[in-house]
Amino acid sequence: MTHKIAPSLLSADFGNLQAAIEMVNQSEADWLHLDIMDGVFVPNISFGFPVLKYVKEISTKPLDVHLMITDPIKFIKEIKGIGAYMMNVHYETCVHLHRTVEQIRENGMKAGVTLNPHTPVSLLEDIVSDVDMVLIMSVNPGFGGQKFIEHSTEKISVLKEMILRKNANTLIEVDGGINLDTGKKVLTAGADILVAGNAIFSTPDPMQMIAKLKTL
Ligand SMILES: O=C(CO)[C@H](O)[C@H](O)COP(=O)(O)O
Repeated sequence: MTHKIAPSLLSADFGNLQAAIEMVNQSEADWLHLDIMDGVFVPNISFGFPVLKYVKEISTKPLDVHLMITDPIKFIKEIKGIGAYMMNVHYETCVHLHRTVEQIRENGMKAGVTLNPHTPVSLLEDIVSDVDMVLIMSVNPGFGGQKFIEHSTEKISVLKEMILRKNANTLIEVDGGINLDTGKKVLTAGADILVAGNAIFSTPDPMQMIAKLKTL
């Protein structure tokens, strides 16, 4: 399988979201990544359901929604309502992770579990086969434009080994500080999907950067 690219809208010009979404539509990107923050689980607030609804109306790409919020189980219906393809919840926010994953899938979405940089992959032993994707955060969540945490590549290798050992189909997504250099490293370690914000939206030619990331 060739890897997928998911541009993160967090780094786009919020004054012209339509242009950013249309650029992604026309690009070789596979998914559009959307970061929802609550100012509690992470020290920032991004955007909420009215914006997500607008994004869905314009985007032709599957929506990969990353919930950096406490109690994400409360919002499964709303995330389904905006037509999300993938709903990612944080391991650190779910007391009943298995129940949350089941409910996401029962609502017709793919289920992703996200790990903060300090959370070990070994904690996923009893859930990895039941989720569609694991999202490895390679920065502390909350802000775009941060430096890639090098230890993340080791985590990806350990996770890949676990997935293969269990004969599971779980995908590995990586988010935070991804550019042409770090993207190559994480793909070599076993990643399937690269999320990139700054590397795409802060270059003069974002579409060309998506194409370059796609051919890594
Ligand atoms: O989840 C996120 C922040 O919490 C973003 O998706 C991530 O930071 C992408 O931005 P960049 O590629 O600039 O690091």
